[in-house]
Amino acid sequence: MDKIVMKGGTALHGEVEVSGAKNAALPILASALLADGTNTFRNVPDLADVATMLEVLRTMGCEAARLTGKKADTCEISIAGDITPEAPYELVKTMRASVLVLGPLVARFGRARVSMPGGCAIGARPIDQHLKGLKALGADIHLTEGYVEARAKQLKGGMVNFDVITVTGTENVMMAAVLAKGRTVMENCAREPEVEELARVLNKMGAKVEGAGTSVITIEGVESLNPVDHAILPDRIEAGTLLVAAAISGGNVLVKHARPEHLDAVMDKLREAGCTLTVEDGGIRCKAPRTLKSVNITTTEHPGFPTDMQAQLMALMTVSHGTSVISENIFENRFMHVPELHRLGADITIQGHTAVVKGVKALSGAPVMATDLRASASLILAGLRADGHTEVSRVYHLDRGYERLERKLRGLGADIRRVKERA
Ligand SMILES: CC(=O)N[C@H]1[C@@H](OP(=O)(O)OP(=O)(O)OC[C@H]2O[C@@H](n3ccc(=O)[nH]c3=O)[C@H](O)[C@@H]2O)O[C@H](CO)[C@@H](O)[C@@H]1O
Ligand SMILES: C=C(OP(=O)(O)O)C(=O)O
Repeated sequence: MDKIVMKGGTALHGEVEVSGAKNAALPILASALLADGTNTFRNVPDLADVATMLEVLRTMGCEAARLTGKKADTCEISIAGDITPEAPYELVKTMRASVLVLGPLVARFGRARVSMPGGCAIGARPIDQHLKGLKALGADIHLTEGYVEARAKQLKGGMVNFDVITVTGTENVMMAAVLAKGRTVMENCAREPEVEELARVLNKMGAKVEGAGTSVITIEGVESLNPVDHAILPDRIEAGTLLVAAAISGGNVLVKHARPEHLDAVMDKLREAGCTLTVEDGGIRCKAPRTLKSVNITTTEHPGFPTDMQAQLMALMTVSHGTSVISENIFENRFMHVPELHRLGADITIQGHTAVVKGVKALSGAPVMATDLRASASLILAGLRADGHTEVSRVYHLDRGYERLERKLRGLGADIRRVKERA
């Protein structure tokens, strides 16, 4: 097992590039099941979760591989022969997003058997809304032995009104509806840029999806789809994490490929905290102030402040002047980083789904443990600022969603490296 070993105190300077978005790549790779022929996806981040999705597709009988050399950012996926429309527990348990194959499988092959994902460190994470949507399109759904079994000879367009706004739920039902007979209207949809990006890919394949990026998506089903060549959009959460790295270290960094239109809520909070943010050619620059100010944060669905940036902003608030109130409204257990931030000297009190962070003068390096993906980013950010050495273990969480983060930070001057931990 690897760990990250770092020494805080260096202000980061320079330029860094954002990779492709994990949360766009995962549904888009699953969408390859909808078309025959070879799908080519570029700017696909090299992440453990992407490797898992490729493995899920291979297990079902697809050819799915990352190219090498200069094309190492490219994945090619094609359906080679018969498909076994099943996603096994062994893979789904390592990555919840594997459930994204459910919609495409039932739409294209008339049946799917996918392990129920269950919860994870950040919360319960049910998929009832995915199933409600598929049922509205005529799928027969059964839960047996920990698996969802879905069947439909031919899905039919229908009316889906989500009770809860769900990102992967919207994506799953959208991928089913593109091959359903007739018109589907989905209401109360997630408006995240990754949903819009998936719709862009589906439309390139020949689907008729309108309204993605708003809360109502309308889909006219088509008989078949064609393979595509598509470059995945940049990762707004990685971009946000790098902007916070500049801010917390007292630095000045240009985050290249960061898209301001996807980062409004995060940029607003960083400005409120005193950072100077400028949109430059092809990216966003963050210049830290002399003294950071505390700001309050409430996570909500896009375009609100993203839950996937809550842990990182909390790290920033631990060293900001004043008191910050952070409310987590999406996941019930997304404060796992708090006890670890305490180990670095942070002053944080949790009251239900709210954390009250009192800024301290200094953090002090310590061994800490990553508990989930964004928690690990938060600990690394705190480690950039902490006096002395910080060691972050269980970085397999980090590797799910960040492409070589320690290398990117080292390129900006951070004293950080990855070492092999003895088993
Ligand atoms: C691979 C991917 O894109 N993951 C993102 C996606 O996760 P994911 O799509 O799993 O998260 P959801 O948007 O579905 O969850 C939002 C809320 O809805 C609830 N819910 C969800 C589905 C359902 O059927 N029933 C239900 O009650 C959840 O418990 C949660 O409280 O969106 C989250 C919220 O922006 C992000 O943190 C994740 O990074
Ligand atoms: C929670 C996340 O991912 P997932 O939905 O795959 O667990 C995340 O990207 O922060």
